[in-house]
Amino acid sequence: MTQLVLDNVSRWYGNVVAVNDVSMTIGPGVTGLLGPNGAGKSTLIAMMAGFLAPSAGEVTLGGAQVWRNVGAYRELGLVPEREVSFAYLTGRQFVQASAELHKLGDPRGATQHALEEVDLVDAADRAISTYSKGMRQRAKLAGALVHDPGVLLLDEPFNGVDPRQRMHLMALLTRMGEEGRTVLFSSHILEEVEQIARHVEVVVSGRHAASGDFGAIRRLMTDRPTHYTVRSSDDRRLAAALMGQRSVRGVSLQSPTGTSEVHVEVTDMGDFTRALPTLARDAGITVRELTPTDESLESVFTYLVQS
Ligand SMILES: Nc1ncnc2c1ncn2[C@@H]1O[C@H](COP(=O)(O)OP(=O)(O)OP(=O)(O)O)[C@@H](O)[C@H]1O
Repeated sequence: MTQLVLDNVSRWYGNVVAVNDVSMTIGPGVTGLLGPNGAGKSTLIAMMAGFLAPSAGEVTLGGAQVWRNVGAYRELGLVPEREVSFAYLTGRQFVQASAELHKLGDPRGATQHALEEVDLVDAADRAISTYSKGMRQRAKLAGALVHDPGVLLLDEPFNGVDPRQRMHLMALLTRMGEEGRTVLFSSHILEEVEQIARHVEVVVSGRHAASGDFGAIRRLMTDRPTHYTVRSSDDRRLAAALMGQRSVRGVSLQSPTGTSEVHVEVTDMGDFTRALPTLARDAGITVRELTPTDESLESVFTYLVQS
């Protein structure tokens, strides 16, 4: 009942194709839906949650179509990206409204339980307008969890959340996954996904670009030409030594701000980052800084869709 299946799903808005023929299966545990802004993540999540009808294809949960299926809504919890619009309510009132909409037998008890789950009991009787971003996310999560759904969908849950709250939220999602729920969250940040997702689905420009465990996705993203900037105690000698490396395609000495640095183009990131410390040590050079210069997710995605 907790397996979401997307079967050749597309969604267009007028002549904008937001999601283009996507098929994927999301099962128990934590899945990261990774993609740059505008990739179609929110549209996909809205279709998975039964809030939006696919223009073509279908989304099923446990074999039953999600769209306009009240039974499926009882199994699904959605944490949307937008803020809760009734910020004058207290956290408790907001969560209880959700419990009542679900017509739960004991809405007060379920509300208390959900607030405990997200660790928001202490602030539960304050207006949401006084909450931090992380607390608002937890209030939304409690609202989505109150009916104890088997599937939890979260749209960019870590956006704007401070590091401590982010860790808290990550631990919470990990626990939900370990409890056997199907947890899917979207993100455009690789490191976020890496930390908690057991499985990753990548979407780019509305298309399904890759799927697999994080190692596989990471390899797909790292086995590509990459550029680094290196600063060291002897850049000229380091540049000469780097030229002898198998994984190095090009080296240039630059001095953009008066201080020198080496720009390196490598064909295999893993090989290069393993080789560099040994090479520098053998040459008696101290590496002071190593910075990837095209690590932005946009460049990774561009590479993925081209390949
Ligand atoms: N209601 C709408 N009407 C018209 N176009 C839309 C609508 N909703 C989304 N789009 C377009 O569909 C594409 C996918 O948008 P979507 O919000 O699903 O992407 P996303 O990956 O969630 O992006 P972001 O991270 O920026 O929210 C974009 O080109 C967007 O402009």
